Formats: sequence, structure tokens, C-alpha cells
Amino acid sequence: MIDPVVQLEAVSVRRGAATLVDRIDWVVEEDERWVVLGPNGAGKTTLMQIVSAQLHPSEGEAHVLGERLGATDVFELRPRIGLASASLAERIPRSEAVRDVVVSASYGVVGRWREEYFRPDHERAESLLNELGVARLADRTFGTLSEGERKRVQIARALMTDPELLILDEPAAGLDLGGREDLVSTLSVLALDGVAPAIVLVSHHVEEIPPNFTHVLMLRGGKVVVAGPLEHVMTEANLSATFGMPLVLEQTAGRYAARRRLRRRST
Ligand SMILES: Nc1ncnc2c1ncn2[C@@H]1O[C@H](COP(=O)(O)OP(=O)(O)OP(=O)(O)O)[C@@H](O)[C@H]1O
Repeated sequence: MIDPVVQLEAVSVRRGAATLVDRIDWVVEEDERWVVLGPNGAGKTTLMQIVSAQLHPSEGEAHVLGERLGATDVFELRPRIGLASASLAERIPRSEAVRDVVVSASYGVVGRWREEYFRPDHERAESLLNELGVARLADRTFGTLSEGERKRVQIARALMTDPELLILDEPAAGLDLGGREDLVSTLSVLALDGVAPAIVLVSHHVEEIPPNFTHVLMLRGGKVVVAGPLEHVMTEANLSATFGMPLVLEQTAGRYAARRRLRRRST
């Protein structure tokens, strides 16, 4: 039997008196594409730090790609995980050429550290930039790109090592409507790709859920509100409980939209 990609059992993260992540159970299988939804401060980024092997749980057991955190060499595990997040993006030097931002992932570094990379690495970087629709930017510096272009380059970088798990922490943050829609359709195509890794996408907005994603984990106050297949658990009641207000949820052509439920005025 194949190990799940992620298997968390009663995982908690505590900092002093604060509980950031509270007894989370979660299983992600190889062919699944998950969205992690929740309001600000719900614990989404903390949870992603665990599943990207950047952070050990304070309590509970976390297995990622069959390895138990705390009992494995994270430096061997991390290259098997593709991560795109705001904190990683901040560490990319603005003067770095786009092709090097992508290619340096295969060496597990941010920022160029060799004069020469190998040709197959460059070929892979170019083909990923092409797949993400930004091949024309390969010779530009990262600092000159728009926010949407940077997001695409980061996803190409996250895919560079051919990871077994791809984690995208708020990839649509800061994008305009066109940029968001472009990204949603790119991720929707990636979700259907039979050789793509398991994907976990963090978001605050149901509008950002790409068609063809399969599962959702809803978080609030560090706890799981609900987790399961989108078609079963993506309900008004679950979403309202997650965001702490009555919401109306609509679904059209594989896309979701949500807004506050207005109270009827009594006459
Ligand atoms: N070192 C710390 N000590 C105490 N609380 C912390 C610490 N680090 C983070 N927190 C708190 O933990 C909670 C979860 O943070 P986290 O960044 O995981 O949430 P998030 O769901 O990603 O939020 P956002 O959507 O705003 O990015 C927040 O309330 C945050 O203030």
C-alpha cells in the first residue's frame, strides 16, 4: 500500500499559552488536490509549515511523504516538497534573473550560488516557465515583475524539483481580477495533470478554488471545522461556521462564490 502524502494525527502547535494549531487529524492522498480555507489567524500558514517540514508539531504525530517529522532528516525531505509562500518570496533577491529563481530550486537555495547550472536544469526551468505562461520573462530580474508574474515564477520554482507534494500558500494574494482568473485556470489544468503531485492550496476566498480541485479543509481558531470531498463538505453551513458569519454560497460551472446573508427586514 502507498503511504499517504500527508498524515497528521492529533497535531498541535503551541507558542507559550497560545495554541496555533489544535489537535488536527488530516490525510492527503497522492491523487488529491486540497484547498485549505479559513479566516485570518486560523492557523493555515502554521499548518503549511508542518506539512512542508519547516516546523515540528508540539504534540501529535506528523508523517509527510512517509517520513515521520522528528525522526527523519528534514534536509532530505524538503527537496521532495514544492513550496510557494509569501515568506519564501521575500527571500528571493530582487536582482535575481527569473531563470535563476527557478533553476536554483534544484540546489535547495534561494539566490544564485553557482556561476553555472547544468543544461538539463535550465531546460527544465524553461519548460516550467513556459507551462506557467511566463517563458518570455526568463531574462528579466525578479524585482521588475508584476505581482501576478512573480506568483507564476514561484509556482514554476516550486515545481522545479519534481516534488511529490506541492504547497501553494495564498498564491492569489495581491493579484488583480485578471491575474486571479489566469492563476485559477492554470491551477485547474495542473489539477487534472496525471503526473502532477498532490496539491495543497491555501486561500481565504472560495472564489479562488480552481475547478478540478477535489477536497477542502476548513480551519477556524486552529481547529478543523470540517474536511473532506468538496462536493460533500462545501456547504453554506460549514462555510458560515468557518468564517463566523451567515453566508450564502453559490456554485456555477465548477466555481464558487460567497457573500454575507442579508437579514430580512421585518415589516
Ligand atoms: N509565536 C507566536 N506566538 C503566539 N501566537 C502566534 C505566534 N505565531 C503566530 N501566532 C498566532 O497564531 C495564529 C495562526 O497564525 P497563522 O499565520 O498560522 O494563521 P493564518 O490562518 O495563516 O492567518 P492569515 O490568513 O492571516 O495569514 C494567529 O492568530 C497568529 O497571531
